[in-house]
Amino acid sequence: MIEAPGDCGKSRMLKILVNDFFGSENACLVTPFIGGAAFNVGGNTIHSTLGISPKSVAEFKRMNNSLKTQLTDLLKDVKVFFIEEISLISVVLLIQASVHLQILKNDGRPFGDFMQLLPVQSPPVFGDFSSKLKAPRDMLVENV
Ligand SMILES: Nc1ncnc2c1ncn2[C@@H]1O[C@H](COP(=O)(O)OP(=O)(O)OP(=O)(O)O)[C@@H](O)[C@H]1O
Repeated sequence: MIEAPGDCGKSRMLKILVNDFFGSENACLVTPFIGGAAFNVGGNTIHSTLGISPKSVAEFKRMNNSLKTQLTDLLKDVKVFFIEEISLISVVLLIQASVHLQILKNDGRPFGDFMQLLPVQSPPVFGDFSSKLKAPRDMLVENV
């Protein structure tokens, strides 16, 4: 996670990491669904990159169309996935992104550190997975 106050150069550093360090075929830079943010970092939105729509993840898993094939192909060599403006990502979108990545990459492991071990007896920083969000968390186990 790249964490710093505004205007410190985080976006610039991300662009350098994607273009010069990992290479754009191995790294993917996405933004939340705000067009302006996508324009600023020269990335695509997380929705378009991962095919996230109001459809359920179960429906996405069943889908077998050219869009899904195209997304799978685009992500084929991607090893590093950067999300810009993480504060704008809801916990539900983070879980959707994780599940869609698992499907598109054909890899059952949850995406990113937020989906791993949770703090003991206190809520995690990005949403309370343990109580209110039990349903989205269950999606990970049941549908992938
Ligand atoms: N190494 C650098 N040298 C010169 N200018 C830089 C450098 N890094 C960033 N800048 C400039 O500083 C400004 C802020 O950079 P950037 O948008 O990357 O910051 P940020 O931390 O992502 O900001 P925010 O949190 O507000 O999105 C931009 O105008 C950028 O061009």
